[in-house]
Amino acid sequence: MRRKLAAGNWKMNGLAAQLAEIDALVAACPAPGCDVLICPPATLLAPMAARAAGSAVAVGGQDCHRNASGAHTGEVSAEMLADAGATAVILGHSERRADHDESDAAVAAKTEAAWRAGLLAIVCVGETEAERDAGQALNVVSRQLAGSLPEGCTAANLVVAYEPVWAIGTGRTPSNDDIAEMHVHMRKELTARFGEEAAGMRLLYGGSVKPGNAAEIFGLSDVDGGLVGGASLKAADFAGIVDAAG
Ligand SMILES: O=C(CO)COP(=O)(O)O
Repeated sequence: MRRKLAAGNWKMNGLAAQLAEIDALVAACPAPGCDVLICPPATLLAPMAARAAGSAVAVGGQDCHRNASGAHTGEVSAEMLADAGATAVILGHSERRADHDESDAAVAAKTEAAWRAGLLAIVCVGETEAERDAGQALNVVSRQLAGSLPEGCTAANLVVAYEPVWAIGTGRTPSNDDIAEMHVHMRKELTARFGEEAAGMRLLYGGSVKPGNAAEIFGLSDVDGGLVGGASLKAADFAGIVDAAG
């Protein structure tokens, strides 16, 4: 039985004042029925981890460099994330693939870096609207999985997040049938490559998840929780999503 995961991605949002939301989330989720993770901007990682210490809320990064240290101005390594209290890191988000030209190979290298630092890697995949309209959604995701996942993926070190690019921040979501079809497809692809281990891997859906649609989406075949953007910024909203996953 896979334990569901409710993961929040704050993206480039959050100043110190918003740490109060973590106190509220910790208070609202004393014994959640799923794993709970918030990925704040790097500047808030250490103070957020300190506030969440001893609670059911874990914290994670939103990206990491492939190297552990060195002359890479402006970058943050997986080791630094772990040192700041992170236990997980989001990798290959479509915003990074688009804004920073991250290739599948770059995401695979970052995944190995995350493991080197002992972090859970949450690897994102998902098609654009043009690709879905062209009937290519399953193929695109297959290609991204093949290129972005290194050898050695296990249920303990990998989570895959399916985030259709056109559903992110738009209020639009695929149909339930389309979400289930993609998740079943991903499980099949992962099983072909990683064998029995794939049965335990968590597959998240992301893109306009809200308290009002979370329970329905999390109930679909092979959906093991969500990766949530906008609705993770307010503890009251995210607590509703945690409840839906639990
Ligand atoms: O990109 C996302 C999470 O990584 C989804 O964002 P929204 O939940 O704001 O659509």
